[in-house]
This record gives sequence, C-alpha cells and structure tokens, in this order.
Amino acid sequence: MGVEIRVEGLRKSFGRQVIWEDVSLTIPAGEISALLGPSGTGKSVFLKNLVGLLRPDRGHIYVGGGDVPRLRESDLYALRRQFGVLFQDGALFGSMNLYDNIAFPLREHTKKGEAEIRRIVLEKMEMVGLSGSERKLPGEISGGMKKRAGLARALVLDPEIILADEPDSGLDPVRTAYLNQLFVDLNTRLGATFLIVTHDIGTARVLPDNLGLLFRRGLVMFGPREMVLSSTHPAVNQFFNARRQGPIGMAEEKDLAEVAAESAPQSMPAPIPPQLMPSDGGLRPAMRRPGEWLREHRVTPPPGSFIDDEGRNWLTDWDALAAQRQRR
Ligand SMILES: Nc1ncnc2c1ncn2[C@@H]1O[C@H](COP(=O)(O)OP(=O)(O)OP(=O)(O)O)[C@@H](O)[C@H]1O
Repeated sequence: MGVEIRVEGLRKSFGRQVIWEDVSLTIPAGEISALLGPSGTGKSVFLKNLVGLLRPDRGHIYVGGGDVPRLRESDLYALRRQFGVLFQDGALFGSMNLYDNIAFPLREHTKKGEAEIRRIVLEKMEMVGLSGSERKLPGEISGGMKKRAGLARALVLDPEIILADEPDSGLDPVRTAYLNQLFVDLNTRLGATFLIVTHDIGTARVLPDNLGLLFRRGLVMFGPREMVLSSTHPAVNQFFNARRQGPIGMAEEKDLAEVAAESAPQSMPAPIPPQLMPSDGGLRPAMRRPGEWLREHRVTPPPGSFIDDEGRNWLTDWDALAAQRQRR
C-alpha cells in the first residue's frame, strides 16, 4: 500500500551550477504530494534523482530500505520496478500503437504471456478512460489522451510509487480537472504514493495531501496542504497565491532592494479550497479531516476556507458529509 520516500541532505550540482544545497523531506506512503517551484529550480532533476537516473553530490534517498544513490546497478533495476514514471510528454513511442506502448514495460521487464499482458493492458486502459483506443498511434490522439496513455503505461507494473512530471502541462482547464480526478481515483484504488510536479496552482490547491516548494537552491517548505496554503512565508504565500509581490521574480529571485521597494503590502493567503474527493462517492483512505492540521497547530484558516460549490462548510458539516459518503 504505497512506499515512503525519505530524502536527507540532498545536494545536486551540474559543474558550477548548484541546483539545490540541502533538501530533506519525507514523502508519506500512500498519500498524494505535489512539488512546485519556479522554472529551473530542479523539480525534474529531483524526480530523476529519486529513480536513480541522476546521482546527487551528497545525501540519501531511502526507498523501501535501500539508499538509492548507493545502490548497485542491478539493485537499481529492481528498485525502478517499484516506480511508475509519467514523463512530461507521455514519452510514447511514435511508431507503436497505444496497446503496444502500454504493453512495452510488461514485455521488457516480465515473462508474462500475451494473454496475461492483454488482460493487464486492457485493465489499465480502462482505468484511465482509454478503452477502445488500443490501435491508435500517438500522433493520432490529443495531448490529454497522450498523458493518460503515459499514465496507463506507468501503471502496468503495479508500482508502489507514481511520479508524474508536469502531467497537466499543455492541457486545457477541463482536461486538467479530469486528470486531477483520475489521480484522486487511482490513489483511492491503488493506495500508491504519488508525487506530482506541476506548475498549476489550481491543481496544487485542491489535489494533494502535501505540498512542497523549491526556490533559492533549496526546499522552502514541504508539508500538509493546509500548512502550506495558510503560510505567510513570503515565497510560499507569493507562489501559492500566484502574486507578483514577494521574493520570486521573473529571473527566479528578486534582489532585496526590489522587494523592499514594493508598494503593495503582503496579502493574506487566499481561502483554502476543499480537497478533491473520489468520483465513486466514497472517501479516500489517505485524506485527513478538513481543518485537522490547522486546529492542531492553532492556525486560523483564511476567511472563506473549506466552502464547496454547494455552499457547504467542510469544517462544520464534515461529519454529516463523511457519513453520507461512507454509507454508499
Ligand atoms: N543533465 C543535465 N546536465 C546539466 N544541467 C542540467 C541537466 N539536467 C538539468 N539541468 C539543469 O538543471 C536546472 C534544473 O532543471 P529542471 O529541468 O529540473 O528544472 P525544473 O524545475 O523542472 O524546470 P521547469 O519548471 O522549467 O520544467 C536547469 O538549469 C537545467 O538546465
């Protein structure tokens, strides 16, 4: 039911370019986490370190007992089978139809027969809503379908951990909403650990259990969604509320004089929206009670938080809402 990833003191550079100095965080098992940050802060590099495609200068990445940077090539191969990775463009082979693309990891990494492969491929295609598109070539389908095909391929080896690098890039808002719902439903069904890199603030605000921000060669914050979205930390507040005022500038970092000269005072965090729920009407095992982190830490939510589209307040109406969903 999902595997925890524990990162300690990670540093990565390319020549004289330091990407980050000292990244430490624990990505909880079975939960959905999202990692954000301005362009070039090393989000993709971070994912590649997790699966051992890049090696850090120093630090540890503990996954299921092993320390990824210190694994031998053969152990790394076994470790990678625990991961399902969705690359930015879906990384599909253009000359293969969707069926063969999705079957590829099974043919490469297992000794399963074609009947078994067929069962798995059709099951995963059904999960991501691609039934009937088996014979289509990647060039014949939309961007959203490519992402879903890439996701189906990432799922065929039943991974404990799913990494997705900007799965929503280039998608329209409606397709992004469908993809986010798919992540919620897959997490409910599979219980795998999800780490999603995204630039989409809308996604970051409603999808994950945990949020992180990379900036200034480090991890500024990582923790429960409620902690990050209620934070008044200047960079966190600026980024997750998509504001111009704050330390993040066009070329990554503003200088101090520029920040001091800003006329607008720092604003309050925006209301925290309710989290996405599974579409089958049930509850997600990893989901925490709304407002739990805020209450535990005596933080007052920004006004208007946790009100859903139907006008219900999840802080006051949660027991009734949860009971209703549990009865289904
Ligand atoms: N293999 C590599 N060799 C040298 N430099 C690299 C390599 N991979 C990444 N970089 C550099 O590391 C920095 C971070 O890159 P990365 O792609 O991780 O950023 P990112 O945060 O994912 O950006 P974006 O949001 O724009 O996708 C960039 O400056 C990039 O040029």
